[in-house]
Amino acid sequence: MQVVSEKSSAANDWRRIVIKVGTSTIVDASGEIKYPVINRLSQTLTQLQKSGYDIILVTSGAIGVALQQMKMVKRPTDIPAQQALAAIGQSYLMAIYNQSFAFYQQHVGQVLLTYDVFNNKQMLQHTIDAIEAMLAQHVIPIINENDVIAVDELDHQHSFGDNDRLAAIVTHETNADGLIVLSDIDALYTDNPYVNPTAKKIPLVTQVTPELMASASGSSDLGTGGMATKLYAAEYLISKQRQMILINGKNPATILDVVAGKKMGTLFKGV
Ligand SMILES: Nc1ncnc2c1ncn2[C@@H]1O[C@H](COP(=O)(O)OP(=O)(O)O)[C@@H](O)[C@H]1O
Ligand SMILES: N[C@@H](CCC(=O)OP(=O)(O)O)C(=O)O
Repeated sequence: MQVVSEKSSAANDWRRIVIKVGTSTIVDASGEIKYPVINRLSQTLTQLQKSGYDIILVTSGAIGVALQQMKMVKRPTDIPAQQALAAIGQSYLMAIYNQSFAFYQQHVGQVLLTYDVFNNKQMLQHTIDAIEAMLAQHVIPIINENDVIAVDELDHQHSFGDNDRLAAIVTHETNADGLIVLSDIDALYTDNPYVNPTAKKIPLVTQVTPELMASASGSSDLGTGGMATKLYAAEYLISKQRQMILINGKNPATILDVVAGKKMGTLFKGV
C-alpha cells in the first residue's frame, strides 16, 4: 500500500473544480432530506464561483429524495421502479438546488449524462461546449447521470449508476484541476471504520493498489457506490495526472478550507 502522510499538498492552486456530492450528503439515514446542508453547499459553491473559480457540481440524490417524496423506506430492486424514482427525484432535486442557489443569486443549469456520451466524440464535444458556455456566464452546471435511460451500461441487478466514476470523467474531460468528493465519512481509512473500529485514516494516497481496493467494502444505507467506486475514480484521475480529495460532506463550508490549502480528508495524487 502506498501511503505517505507528510507530502500532502493541497488544492490551493486549483481554479476549475468539480465537486461530487453523494446521496449520504443529501439525505440522512432516516431518509430525511438535509436542506440545511444543501443550503450551505449552495452558499459555499456560490462564494467560490463569485471569487473567480469555475465550479461544476456532480450530484447524486435523485433516488434518495424520491424515496422520501413517495414515502418509501427502501430502495426497490426492480429497475423500472428505480428509473421512475430517478425521474421523480431528479426534478425535485433540481427544484431544491434551484431554490437554494437562487437565494444567493446564483444561476445553475442541469446536465444529465450517460456514459455513451464519453465514447462519442461529437456528443462529448457538445457536452463540453455547453458546460464551457455555462461557466463563461458564471453559471454552475449541476450534473447527474441520466438514470432513466442509462439502462444499457449498468448492472441493474445490484446497483444503479455510479456518480464517483462520472465525476472523475467529467473532471478530466472538462480539464478541471481536481475533484472534491463529499461523503458521509471524513477520509479513506485502512478498513471500513464502521465495521473495524481500529481502522486508521489515510491522509495521502499516491497509488491505488489492490491492497487498498480490498480495504474498501460496503456503503452507507442509501449510497450506492461505497468506497470502492471512489477508489476507482481516484485511480482514473491519478492515471490522468489529476487529483482528488475526499472529505466529509456534513459541513460543505469545509470546501473553502480545502481550496485554501488546508490538509484534510484524503488526497489522491500521483507522484
Ligand atoms: N476503507 C474505507 N474507508 C472509509 N469508508 C469506507 C471504507 N470501506 C467502506 N467504506 C464505506 O463507504 C461509505 C461511503 O460510501 P457511500 O455510502 O457510497 O457514500 P456516498 O453516498 O457519499 O457516495 C462509508 O460510509 C463507509 O461505510
Ligand atoms: N444517480 C443516482 C446516484 C448514483 C450514485 O452514485 O450514488 P452515490 O453512491 O450516493 O454517489 C441518483 O441520483 O440517485
